[in-house]
Amino acid sequence: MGSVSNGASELRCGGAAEANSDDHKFEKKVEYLNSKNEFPKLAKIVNGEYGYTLEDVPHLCDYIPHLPTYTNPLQHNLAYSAVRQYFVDYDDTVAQKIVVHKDTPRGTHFRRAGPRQRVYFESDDVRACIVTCGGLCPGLNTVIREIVCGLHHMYGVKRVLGIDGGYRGFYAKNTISLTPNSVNNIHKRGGTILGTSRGGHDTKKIVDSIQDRGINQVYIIGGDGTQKGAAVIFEEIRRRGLKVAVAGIPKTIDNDIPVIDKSFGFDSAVEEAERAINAAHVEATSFENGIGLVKLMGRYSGFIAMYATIASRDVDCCLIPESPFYLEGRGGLFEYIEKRIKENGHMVIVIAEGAGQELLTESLRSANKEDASGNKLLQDVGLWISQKIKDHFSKQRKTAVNLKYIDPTYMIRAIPSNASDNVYCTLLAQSAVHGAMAGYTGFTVGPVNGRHAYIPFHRINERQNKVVITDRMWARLLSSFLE
Ligand SMILES: Nc1ncnc2c1ncn2[C@@H]1O[C@H](COP(=O)(O)OP(=O)(O)OP(=O)(O)O)[C@@H](O)[C@H]1O
Ligand SMILES: O=P(O)(O)OC[C@H]1O[C@](O)(CO)[C@@H](O)[C@@H]1O
Ligand SMILES: [Mg+2]
Repeated sequence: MGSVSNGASELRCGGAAEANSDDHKFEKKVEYLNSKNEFPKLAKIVNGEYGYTLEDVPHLCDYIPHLPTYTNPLQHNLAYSAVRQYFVDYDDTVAQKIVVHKDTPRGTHFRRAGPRQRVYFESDDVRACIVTCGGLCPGLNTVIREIVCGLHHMYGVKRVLGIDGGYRGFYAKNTISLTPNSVNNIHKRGGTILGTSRGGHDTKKIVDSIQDRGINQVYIIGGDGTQKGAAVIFEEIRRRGLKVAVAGIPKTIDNDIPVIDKSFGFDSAVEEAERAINAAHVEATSFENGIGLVKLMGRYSGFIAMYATIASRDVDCCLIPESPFYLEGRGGLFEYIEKRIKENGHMVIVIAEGAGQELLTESLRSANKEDASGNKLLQDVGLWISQKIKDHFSKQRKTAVNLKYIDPTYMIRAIPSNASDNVYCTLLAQSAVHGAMAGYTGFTVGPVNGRHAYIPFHRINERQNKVVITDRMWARLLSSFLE
């Protein structure tokens, strides 16, 4: 069996109970980075042949030795019995980079998500909880539903608690009992039945509450801030030596979580954004020199604006935070609008809420205000730019424009998830449940090149996913304006 070394002591390796010496085709070397003596942040790196690296996730038996294991109850589940290879092999990993050359190293891998032969919890002993934090996103209720149903139907877990209103609900509110019956229809509704909030992350109080309530599986659904919060909760749980699995399910319509292919609810949000763009197009084409302007969400990342623009084919200009722009002079926005109006008689502009903020703050001299979670509060770029365009063209007197501003920002995130997001949410929830039951902890679950994987928190939290304007996707968008 493999061993984990933190420089000070030898501990059993996570998932070791199902591994035997033949299981490892690669050289096995597990290290803790940041290896100070006092509970360093876990980074389990396994190096293999030909430049293979596994960035593994923590396991309960990394810090609690000699944990008993149990047969996975799924072994006796009729629905899954026909699946030829239902259980995930201990060595299965998912490659981060899928395009490779003959001589390139095999690169970074993550542990494959899915059910294991042996589990670290007995069904009757599990007391799980679910919390949703941050902004709304289509699919939150589907994930809640599928965690409750997955635990119940696959693992026979009966006790699942909902935490009311985000992180602060752990210590400031009563819990909500969740059963397959109570969550049966919630995937058809937008929002989160548990409520959500920003701010209120008090690690000590949260972990005290987890300990006091006897909770041993914590499912945390939320965006980048939430996953950072989940990482500190995990660290504190590990410091206290508790047998509590912490699983993160990434949520954000902004699609700004790195490593994973995309976040749930993003497709649904783009679809809804399309409806606003259609309306803007209808308005723009119905009036002389019509301009339809749509503001979409995306604080630091312009993914919704970019995908909705590419999908629509009616958009002439897409402004996102990653691509700075200016208004006046050669190559400026006003010049482009004049040209487009002259050529087509109308135009549609999509702007992400985080675009051009540097222009705005300068002109409005706003203070750097933050929300309860420490996110920068943005000025309304949509209203600002509408006024600027109107002022410019009325001053100029050559072209009178008819501008219609549509702000569907909250509408696109408050809808229920579409069919494909519902399926995606189901897979995410089930992967999280399988991981926690198998004793993995301190992980976020998500698809990497189409395969669900367990990703260590630090990889999710080290950066934000942004539109790369030197990539092909942005070029596709630009080329659509030339058609
Ligand atoms: N660095 C951090 N450490 C601990 N907790 C954090 C941290 N950042 C944010 N949180 C907590 O996570 C929760 C959600 O954070 P935030 O409001 O930023 O939303 P989010 O999860 O990023 O979702 P989204 O941005 O998609 O709406 C809040 O309760 C906040 O207190
Ligand atoms: O108004 P709220 O609830 O703080 O949420 C606004 C933010 O939430 C998000 O939808 C998700 O982070 C952002 O796009 C947006 O800036
Ligand atoms: Mg965020």
